[in-house]
Amino acid sequence: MPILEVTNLTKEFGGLVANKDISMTVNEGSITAVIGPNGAGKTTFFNMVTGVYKPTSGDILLEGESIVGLKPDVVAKKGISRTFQNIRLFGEMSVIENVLVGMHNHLNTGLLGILFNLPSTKKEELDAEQEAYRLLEYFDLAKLLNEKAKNLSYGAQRKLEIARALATKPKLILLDEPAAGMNPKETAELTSIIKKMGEEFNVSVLLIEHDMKLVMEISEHIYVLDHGEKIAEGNAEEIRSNPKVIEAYLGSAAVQIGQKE
Ligand SMILES: Nc1ncnc2c1ncn2[C@@H]1O[C@H](COP(=O)(O)OP(=O)(O)OP(=O)(O)O)[C@@H](O)[C@H]1O
Repeated sequence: MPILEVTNLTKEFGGLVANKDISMTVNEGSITAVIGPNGAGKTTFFNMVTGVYKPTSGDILLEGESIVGLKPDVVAKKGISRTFQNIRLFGEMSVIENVLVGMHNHLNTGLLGILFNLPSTKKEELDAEQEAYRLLEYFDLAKLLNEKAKNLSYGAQRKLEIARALATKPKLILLDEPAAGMNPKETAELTSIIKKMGEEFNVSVLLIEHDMKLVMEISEHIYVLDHGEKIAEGNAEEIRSNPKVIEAYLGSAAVQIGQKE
């Protein structure tokens, strides 16, 4: 069953067509990738799915229900969470606080509960802390839980961003270039983290990534965008050998294919 179904999605900025007639499906429990050269329209696509941009036309269904026109916070509450190309952590807050902030989305505690320190608030806080700890353990960040986020290595910050996005208990998580700036060892670790994430946290994954080794290793289905249009889709083998994709993207020097190791 599809968790996400997008049909004929178009986004125009003045005269520029950033996405043209894009249709794609993300199956429940799957890892799906969106690849393509810089400026192809990948982030614009994510921004539409998360409610940041309203599509010019087309539909976006989450579990069969249209989410077009909903504000980003409503989309998040419905179960789509994301990370960004540029890291957006609270640098002065600790690692675990960053995750707890992510959880705030689905905690029931109101302001009164916090002000009067009600027992139900305490219980909820404790549960949240335990859950946050479990997330940090999964990402191998538990030993850094009291460290300020800004003091973490770049690779660890990227992992913390994903942990925070998972803290909202999403049905679908969108990762925008999760391996950007990581060294090969960090990328390899991240690859296996994402691969197992679906089962561990009951989440479907849609990712944008330029590291083709990562993409080909873990994606069940891959969509290729170029100049705002979908030029191909298929599994890793089909995409790797597609002449259109090689010409538009895979043949270019900008693509990382894992030769750094
Ligand atoms: N808010 C905006 N206003 C005007 N043009 C925009 C806006 N957002 C994106 N664009 C344009 O839409 C096109 C697609 O950009 P987008 O950022 O979606 O590409 P991308 O595939 O994510 O690229 P990259 O891999 O570099 O992140 C670009 O030409 C970009 O300049």
